[in-house]
Amino acid sequence: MTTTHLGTPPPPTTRLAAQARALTKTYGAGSAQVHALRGVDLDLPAGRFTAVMGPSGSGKSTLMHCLAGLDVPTDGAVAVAGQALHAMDDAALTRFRRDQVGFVFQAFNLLPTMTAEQNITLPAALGGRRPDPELLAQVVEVLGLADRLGHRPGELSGGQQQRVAIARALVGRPAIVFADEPTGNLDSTSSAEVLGYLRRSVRELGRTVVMVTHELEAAAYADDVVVLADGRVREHLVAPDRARLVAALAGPGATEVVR
Ligand SMILES: Nc1ncnc2c1ncn2[C@@H]1O[C@H](COP(=O)(O)OP(=O)(O)OP(=O)(O)O)[C@@H](O)[C@H]1O
Repeated sequence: MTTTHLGTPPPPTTRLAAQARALTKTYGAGSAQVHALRGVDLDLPAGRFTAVMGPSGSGKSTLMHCLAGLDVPTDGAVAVAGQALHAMDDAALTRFRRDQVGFVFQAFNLLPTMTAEQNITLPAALGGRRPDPELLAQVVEVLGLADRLGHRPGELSGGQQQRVAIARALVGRPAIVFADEPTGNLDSTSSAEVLGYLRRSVRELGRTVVMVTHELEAAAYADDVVVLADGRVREHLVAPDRARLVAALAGPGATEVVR
């Protein structure tokens, strides 16, 4: 793995949002065995927007699920916000996901009968808590949802629905937000808008966002890009420019340039 410093250097950070060491995930057994992750070492700094890219089957979703405590690694270690996941039993993992992790999926997963505001505050309500009103107001403002709070999902555009889902993920003040192809269901205008808001969440609210994406245009909104290939980290690019990212995705020895 190489680390490349291009473009604007990031501010120095000592805090890590997530860390993986020799992370291995093998599915199945015998001839049906699949090595989804083959020893991933990764440090994800807090307060940055990181995209995870790589070919289909390279292990992006598996990595995200292991970091989020949704899947259990076969071997190796994961720590999020300084907490070691392998030491947790099921109840502790459930609490960890509730308190430390926010999720944004390709399908917005909003409840159709609830208003935007009720959807945003639902996870807290289910946990018997009220979200911090100041944080709620700040998140709503940063995501441009102030005049949409009383609307139901059916009365919102796709981009607005995804912004509600992002607000829901942020309002619990998670240590890290995982976004799995968050613009996969959106047209290019709404995608640009949602990606811009995700970036604002990092810049203005100081959150940490990790986004799996296939799209170069989406990755361009991120600060850093982790490129996976065949279950390993091929490169962890810090603030790459487009040419560097394209070269990393094409891989060593590639003769064709990805456009
Ligand atoms: N539950 C599972 N059982 C068996 N094999 C699995 C399972 N989940 C993933 N795999 C395999 O592990 C490998 C990595 O899958 P993963 O979904 O992490 O890749 P990906 O990079 O996210 O792919 P894509 O871009 O197509 O979503 C693939 O070969 C996949 O078929």
